[in-house]
Amino acid sequence: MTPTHDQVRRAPKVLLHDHLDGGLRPQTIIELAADCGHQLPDVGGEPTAPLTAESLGRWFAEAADSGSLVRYLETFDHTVAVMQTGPALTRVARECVEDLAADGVVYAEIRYAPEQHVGTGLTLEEVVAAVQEGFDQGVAATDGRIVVRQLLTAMRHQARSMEIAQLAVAWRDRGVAGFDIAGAEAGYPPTRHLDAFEYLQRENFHFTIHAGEAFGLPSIWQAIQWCGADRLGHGVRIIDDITVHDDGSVELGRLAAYVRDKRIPLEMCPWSNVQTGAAESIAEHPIGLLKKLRFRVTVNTDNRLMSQTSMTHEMWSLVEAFGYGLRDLEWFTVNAMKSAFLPFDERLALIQDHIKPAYAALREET
Ligand SMILES: O=c1[nH]cnc2c1ncn2[C@H]1C[C@H](O)[C@@H](CO)O1
Ligand SMILES: [Zn+2]
Repeated sequence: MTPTHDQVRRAPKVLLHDHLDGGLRPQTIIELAADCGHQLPDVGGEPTAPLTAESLGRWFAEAADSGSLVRYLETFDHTVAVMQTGPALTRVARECVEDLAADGVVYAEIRYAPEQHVGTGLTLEEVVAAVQEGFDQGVAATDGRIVVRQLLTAMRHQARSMEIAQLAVAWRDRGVAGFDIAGAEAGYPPTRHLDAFEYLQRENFHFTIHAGEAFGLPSIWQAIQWCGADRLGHGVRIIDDITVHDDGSVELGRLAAYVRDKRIPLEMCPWSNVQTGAAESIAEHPIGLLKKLRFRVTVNTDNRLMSQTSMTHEMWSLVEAFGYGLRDLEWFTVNAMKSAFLPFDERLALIQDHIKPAYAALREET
């Protein structure tokens, strides 16, 4: 049975891949830009027309809708610019939690790059503390309906990954659950940050790597086999190692087989991939085949502002494109919860006590 849009919204959802600086409310950007004197982009229209949350939101979506990861990433200049003080970071983090809880998200790992928020003198420590303060406020405001953890990202074209990895480990018992690298993929392979990944492995810490989004199999191979990534950010290009024959039979190459055999989670972000050109459309997105082949697929938002999306919108788009039912959405959700950087007993409790009973109750409605 096809769920209704309202059921998808009420269904518990788990989000592993969402950027803090890609999810601001447009109105908040306008207010924070006024506070810090940041010049927002010319969004077009009448020269004298005031900038509105709606026109700014549209500008982000259109500018990001470029077919190129590099151009997509340029839009972050305007969000990062208004996130340079403790109060601004706390506000953005609090609103992020409120928005996710309202969307039915019960567990979220939110990532951002601390090194991008030290432009007006904050220390890396102060950045992480300000974000954690916002997350704590957001969780309290939603009566604990959501559990949230930070992932600290290092920018792959910069050279601060070891420092950020050490920062993440220092905060491991205070709200930081993992580490990541992000930014333009072509020209910046994961092995550029091998020392940071080796350090994290020695610390028994968790990390994911953006790989196989704008660049193909060599990036995925390095992320897993050289760097030891626990999960893949996107990983959508693993499809290049899968052959579908005319008779419908499917052949996995050695890397694709390894990813599936080892149950390596794929943090798929369908709408983001359509915007950056990694997929033609939702209906043609490799998630359909990868799910059929039982890869460990999860569904994510990446950047809610740039893609004008939410977990409900991503899930609903998959329902429309592939005819998924509540059991499929539950499968994605349990996959994500199993893949979270949270201790095993806490993951299990969320699955058994929360996610499964809620999906069973939703199925009863139909
Ligand atoms: O999808 C993405 N691929 C690579 N890098 C990304 C993506 N979305 C956001 N980023 C970058 C831009 C942000 O400023 C940074 C930290 O969140 O991560
Ligand atoms: Zn991302």
